[in-house]
Amino acid sequence: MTTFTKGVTPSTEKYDGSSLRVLIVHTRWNYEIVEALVRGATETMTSEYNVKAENISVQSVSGSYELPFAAQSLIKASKMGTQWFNVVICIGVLIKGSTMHFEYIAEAVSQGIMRVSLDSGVPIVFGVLTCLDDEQALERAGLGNKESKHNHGIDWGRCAVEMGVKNHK
Ligand SMILES: O=c1[nH]c(NC[C@H](O)[C@H](O)[C@H](O)CO)c([N+](=O)[O-])c(=O)[nH]1
Repeated sequence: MTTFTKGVTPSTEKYDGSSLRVLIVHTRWNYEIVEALVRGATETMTSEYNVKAENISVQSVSGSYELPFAAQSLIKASKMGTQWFNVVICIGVLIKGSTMHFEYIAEAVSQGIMRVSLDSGVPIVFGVLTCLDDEQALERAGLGNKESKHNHGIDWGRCAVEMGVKNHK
């Protein structure tokens, strides 16, 4: 059986993030999991790519459904000022319940984030976990009990620096 590297292979480029301005918008739903993802992204950007902590703005919203609007309004507000963002990371955790709520939110949020990114010209990293149970969410924030646990926030931080540097005008 052929084996392959599951998940993203980091770029070999040594991106310099020292002049990047990053916005992280995260939810307060499933907060302990979200907090671990935010930490993974932030620590990766500062330690691996020299992004300055003072250049990372962090804002929170109630739930994932609010992420696209918050990203849109914060990008718009920043463009009015001198400091606008090179890249945005939207972070949330959706966990399937016993109704269809999960499906509707997941679809709306992914479409909404893509639309805001293309309309604004600012890359937005899709950092919303869409999990079928608690264990899946914990694992993907590096908090589970399984060996396979991995904090996806790390991948999102790397992706943000790559997209931010490429978008840096
Ligand atoms: O971020 C989440 N929001 C959730 N719902 C709230 C939603 O995102 C909005 O905040 C709410 O509908 C108000 O607009 C979730 N669930 O319902 O399960 C969830 O798992 N994660």
